[in-house]
Amino acid sequence: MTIDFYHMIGSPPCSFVEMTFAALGLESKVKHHFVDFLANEQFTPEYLKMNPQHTAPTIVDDGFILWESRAICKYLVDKYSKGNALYPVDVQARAVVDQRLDFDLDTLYGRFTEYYFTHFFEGKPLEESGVKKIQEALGFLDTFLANTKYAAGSGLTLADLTLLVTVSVIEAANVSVKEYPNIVRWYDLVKSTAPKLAAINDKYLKDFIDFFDGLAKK
Ligand SMILES: N[C@@H](CCC(=O)N[C@@H](CS)C(=O)NCC(=O)O)C(=O)O
Repeated sequence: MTIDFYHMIGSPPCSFVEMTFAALGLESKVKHHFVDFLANEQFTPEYLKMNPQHTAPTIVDDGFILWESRAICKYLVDKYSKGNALYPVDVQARAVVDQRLDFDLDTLYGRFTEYYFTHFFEGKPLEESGVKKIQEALGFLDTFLANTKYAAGSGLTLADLTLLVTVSVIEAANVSVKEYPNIVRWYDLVKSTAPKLAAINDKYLKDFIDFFDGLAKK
């Protein structure tokens, strides 16, 4: 059994999926396919046939094709480790994880991409108003974390993994998180709870930083 994993260099959502593979002990089943988006490899007819939205991460699991990192990670837990606390089966516990995942997609990471990626890929200026929106979202996360040890309750879940990725790229873009005491406490906690997963993210983060440093010098 092989899970084909289409990934891009330094990609935050690919980091989240790669961490989930490791958290579930699936590494030996994963076949990596590097997609060079600078060479437009996501626009080849073969790739578009598989994923018309031309994004990575995309997985193909025994013929089943799926993209969108959060959907992929939820699928992986349900398919390969049903009942795993990373994505709880209890309806309300799961709903809180889903809320945090959606908060990340739409608000925290969403605002970050609007600020950072539109600058590098669409030539828009790095606006102070964009930083303010990210800071507001960090404030929301800090408030959530005032009431829970981890992002969605008393234990590590998929929400912690995606939020770890997002907070790390926000810091890499020189938006400080030090002013948010609950985020600082949680960030250290997640890294010490899951050092192997944090190391995977560090590798992606290094590539992310190198990539954008390279673009900034152009
Ligand atoms: N919401 C998606 C975002 C996927 C995404 O935009 N990935 C980027 C790489 S980080 C990509 O594929 N860019 C190339 C393109 O859109 O053509 C997810 O979480 O998987």
